[in-house]
Amino acid sequence: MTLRVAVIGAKGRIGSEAVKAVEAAPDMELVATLGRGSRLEELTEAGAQVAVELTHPDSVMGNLDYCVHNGIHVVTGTTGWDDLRLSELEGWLVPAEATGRPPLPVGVLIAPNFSIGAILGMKFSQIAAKYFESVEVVELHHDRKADAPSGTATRTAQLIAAARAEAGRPKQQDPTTHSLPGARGADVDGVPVHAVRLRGLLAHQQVMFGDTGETLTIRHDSLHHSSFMPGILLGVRKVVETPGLTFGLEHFLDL
Ligand SMILES: NC(=O)C1=CN([C@@H]2O[C@H](COP(=O)(O)OP(=O)(O)OC[C@H]3O[C@@H](n4cnc5c(N)ncnc54)[C@H](O)[C@@H]3O)[C@@H](O)[C@H]2O)C=CC1
Ligand SMILES: O=C(O)C1=N[C@H](C(=O)O)C[C@H](O)C1
Repeated sequence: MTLRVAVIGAKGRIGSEAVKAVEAAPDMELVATLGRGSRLEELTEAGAQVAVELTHPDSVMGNLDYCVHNGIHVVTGTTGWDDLRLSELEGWLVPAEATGRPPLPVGVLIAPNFSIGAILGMKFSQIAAKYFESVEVVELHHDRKADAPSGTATRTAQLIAAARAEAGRPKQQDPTTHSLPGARGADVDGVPVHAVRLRGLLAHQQVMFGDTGETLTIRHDSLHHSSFMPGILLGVRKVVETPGLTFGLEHFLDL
């Protein structure tokens, strides 16, 4: 069966690459490309089954609202997710029992990162987390990125913090008593996350673990937006058969 796919954010850095990937996929047809100012009704008019949403943290909720309520599955890599947004989205996907309506049979995949290397880096960090006293995350991105820290770094830090807590490790202590604001990075569930923005970079992350007499660094580099395309195409193929919210492409991989 050929999947009818639309791309929202089609002129952006990753969106324009996604347009090419969908066009080249033998089992997909690109039926619509939307940019800022486009009407969301173009999705339904084109008969899109899946929308690949790659826009901006300020735009993603409106786009998902339209798709979910019009029966269009979504694969989104847009950043800016927090508990409030996730619970609002889940409320759309599974309406409260009081409404008497059945859950919408729509699938939504939110992928903090589509690249297999980045997903493995997160998994390896999750495994390492309980064995080391100290951990810091450094993410490095291009100089046009709107959000900091990155969605990937935030997710990585959350996974590390959860793994430490599960192993009974207390939150790590920060001995700093004198510092400039921001010098120790953002605190994500007790894990310091540092964000570098530099022209020439694309998307990079290193997770640094340390304990007595040793360190372990888990580093990943996305050198081109093509690194995200196999993950996006896999997400499109899987989301149509996975109703509800899936957070993280790892759930569609045999990890
Ligand atoms: N999950 C992943 O693997 C990846 C996620 N991203 C994320 O994807 C998002 C986009 O990143 P970039 O392509 O670098 O940004 P970009 O700024 O190059 O592209 C975003 C595009 O979306 C358009 N746009 C904004 N609001 C819109 C709306 N309401 N409707 C339609 N189009 C709209 C903009 O005009 C722009 O063309 C960011 O949140 C970024 O962090 C980026 C790369 C990989
Ligand atoms: O903006 C980007 O470029 C990227 N955004 C995602 C993030 O914030 O984690 C994924 C990847 O790092 C590229």
